[in-house]
Amino acid sequence: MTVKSESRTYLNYIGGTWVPSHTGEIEASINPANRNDVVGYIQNSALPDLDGAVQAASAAHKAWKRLAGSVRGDYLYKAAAILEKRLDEVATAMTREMGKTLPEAKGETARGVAILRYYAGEGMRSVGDVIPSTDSEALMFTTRVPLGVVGVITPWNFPVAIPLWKMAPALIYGNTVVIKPASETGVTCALLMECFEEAGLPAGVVNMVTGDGSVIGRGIAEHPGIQAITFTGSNAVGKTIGQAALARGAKYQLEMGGKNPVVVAADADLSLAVEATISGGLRSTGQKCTATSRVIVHQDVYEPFKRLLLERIGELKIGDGMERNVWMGPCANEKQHRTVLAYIRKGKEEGARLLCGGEQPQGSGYADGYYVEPTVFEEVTPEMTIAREEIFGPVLALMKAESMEQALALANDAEFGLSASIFTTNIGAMLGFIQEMDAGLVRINAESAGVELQAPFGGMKQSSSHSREQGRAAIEFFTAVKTVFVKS
Ligand SMILES: NC(=O)C1=CN([C@@H]2O[C@H](COP(=O)(O)OP(=O)(O)OC[C@H]3O[C@@H](n4cnc5c(N)ncnc54)[C@H](O)[C@@H]3O)[C@@H](O)[C@H]2O)C=CC1
Ligand SMILES: O=C(O)CCC(=O)C(=O)O
Repeated sequence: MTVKSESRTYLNYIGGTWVPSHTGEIEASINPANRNDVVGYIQNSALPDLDGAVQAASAAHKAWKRLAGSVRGDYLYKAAAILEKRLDEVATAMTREMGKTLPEAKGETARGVAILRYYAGEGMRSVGDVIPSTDSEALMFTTRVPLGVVGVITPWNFPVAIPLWKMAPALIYGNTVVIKPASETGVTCALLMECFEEAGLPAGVVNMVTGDGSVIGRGIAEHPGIQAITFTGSNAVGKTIGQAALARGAKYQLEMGGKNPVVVAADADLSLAVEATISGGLRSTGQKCTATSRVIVHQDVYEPFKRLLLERIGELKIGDGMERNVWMGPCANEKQHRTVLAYIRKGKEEGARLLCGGEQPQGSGYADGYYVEPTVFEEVTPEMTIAREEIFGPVLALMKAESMEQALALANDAEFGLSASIFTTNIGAMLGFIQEMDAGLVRINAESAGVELQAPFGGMKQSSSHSREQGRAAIEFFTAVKTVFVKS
């Protein structure tokens, strides 16, 4: 049992200063690889703290939106350089707070740097069109204006990438921000705020308030001083945020769950499909909204695929993500650990056949962490809970298909529609999948997870509020279009 001694207390970041919560309460951010390791303490805030942050963001908005886009971009370039310099420190905090392996955390932090740079460049790109007017002497064009104060509510699974892919576009288009990160990763978010502070962003342009989702998150959804809310997290919470925002006429954007399928056709490159299933399903301990969850395999290659999959999974090393050679870390927190184990129990009770895993691994290195073995079920039928609900853990459900038509029907038989992939060498099967698959991300011969920051990201069906994040698509959410008609 190693317990780190330095446990810094992180304050809220409001109006350019670090301030304690009015409550005087703090809460520990725990390392899921070793629950005795306190990564840091964050503020357990109350509504007056949120009010202060919204006031600071409102006060800063007028001057921020008047800056040239290129000037706002310069601040983001500076923040990117600082984050890059502090990459190891931020990645280490991430691994200790939520358990993903250090190489994954470093990769995500580098992605955060790239996101900041991408949106910094947006400050120099066009924001509208000239539209021919029916009046030949008039000039008609569109421009875009910021929304005001944007509330950002983020989960723990991508503690750098998700906050940045929401905050960077919000900022570059002239909005100011109040962020409430998941408490599990409040320390990592505080480090991001330090990068913005060091970059010299004017006071109040970015603000962070940590605390309970049902208090601060809900407070953001209901706050009259917040004009738009962008959220990533569970379906249940997302829906309540959407309802609260709609009720008061605020703009909202929700990115929620997935139940992502991979289809393996009879002509697939099986070793490629196996590697992608493992990476897509088990990296980050399956805690990605894009994670592969259902594996639908053509009956002709089912047995060799299964054999290879189990063989490769048997080689994966589970442990503390800070340790070299560890491939998969723990679940991010106690609640998630309980949830995953409950889904595994449900799978067994409902008659799925457990092929491997299913337990907390045994041994002294695992006793204090929230570990779950990589788990594979077969004989999973579409009505079983593990085929329908998002598990957010290292659990794969194998389903056998007699034909590609049946495989596609199974793939589409879900209330979510975020990401889906197919492994095939047949161009007709690829095109059919692209056409027929109800998912916001369709991937051919590639794993279901993994998004590129310059491309639109979002889901169909229950996976999102039907908007798109990232890339140039972000401009649609973070700005309003103004149509201008000019006549001399
Ligand atoms: N789409 C995704 O990337 C994610 C999906 N999830 C799903 O959600 C499940 C539960 O994970 P949680 O951490 O409990 O997710 P969650 O949806 O409760 O938390 C996400 C964010 O919302 C905040 N929040 C919680 N209750 C709120 C409320 N009433 N109003 C406003 N904000 C609120 C949280 O504090 C956090 O910042 C996971 O098992 C997984 O299935 C979780 C995290 C990310
Ligand atoms: O797959 C990715 O890189 C992003 C996944 C994601 O957005 C999420 O899990 O919330």
